[in-house]
Amino acid sequence: MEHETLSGADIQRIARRIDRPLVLVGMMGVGKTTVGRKLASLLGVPFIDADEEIERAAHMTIPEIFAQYGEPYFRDGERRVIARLVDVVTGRKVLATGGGAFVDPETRRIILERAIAVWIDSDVETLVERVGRKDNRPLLRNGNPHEILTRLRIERQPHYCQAPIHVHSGPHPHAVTAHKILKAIDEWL
Ligand SMILES: Nc1ncnc2c1ncn2[C@@H]1O[C@H](COP(=O)(O)OP(=O)(O)O)[C@@H](O)[C@H]1O
Ligand SMILES: O=C(O)C1=C[C@@H](OP(=O)(O)O)[C@@H](O)[C@H](O)C1
Ligand SMILES: [Mg+2]
Repeated sequence: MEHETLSGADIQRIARRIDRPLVLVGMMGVGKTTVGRKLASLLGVPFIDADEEIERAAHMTIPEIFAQYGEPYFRDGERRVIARLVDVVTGRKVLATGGGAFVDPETRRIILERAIAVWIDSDVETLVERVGRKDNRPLLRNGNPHEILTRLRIERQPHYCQAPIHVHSGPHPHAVTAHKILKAIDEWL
């Protein structure tokens, strides 16, 4: 069955085999933050959201960082924060990145070297519906979200597809995507 739920014993078995951080990459609104939190709780490991860490380090929200300093400054901070978070010494955890993080060559290199990257993808209609729930994404403020997401998804696809694990997030609850990720990791390991 495609959406079969894993048993607790299966999840524990998979958890024991994971020895590196799991890093979720993919478009904004696809559900990296929501699915990542669920995945971490299933695995019993810490969850970290890179965007939250950037906001904490800067004492500013992401829209404020973009408005005051611009995107290149945000990307510099994002690169530093992710390099610190994807640290082998601190081991098992789930890290949700912001949608642009994996596009940066240095950030991508660090993630591919030290972590297990999981690309979550959806169709653009689903992304538009999900980003519509919050107005905290500066890249969507100056234009039509459908057009912007369509363009970014095409531009970013060649980078995202370098992640070794790909999971499609369709119109099912976020817990289903978390279980799909665990099954994909189990097959890949
Ligand atoms: N199946 C689903 N998987 C993930 N998120 C979903 C799902 N269905 C609805 N959502 C909603 O879509 C939004 C996804 O946003 P978020 O997790 O912040 O994505 P990202 O971190 O990738 O930008 C949240 O408001 C979440 O509640
Ligand atoms: O795609 C992007 O470039 C961005 C995605 C956002 O994170 P989410 O993917 O969690 O929405 C956040 O990092 C910032 O607004 C930029
Ligand atoms: Mg997020």
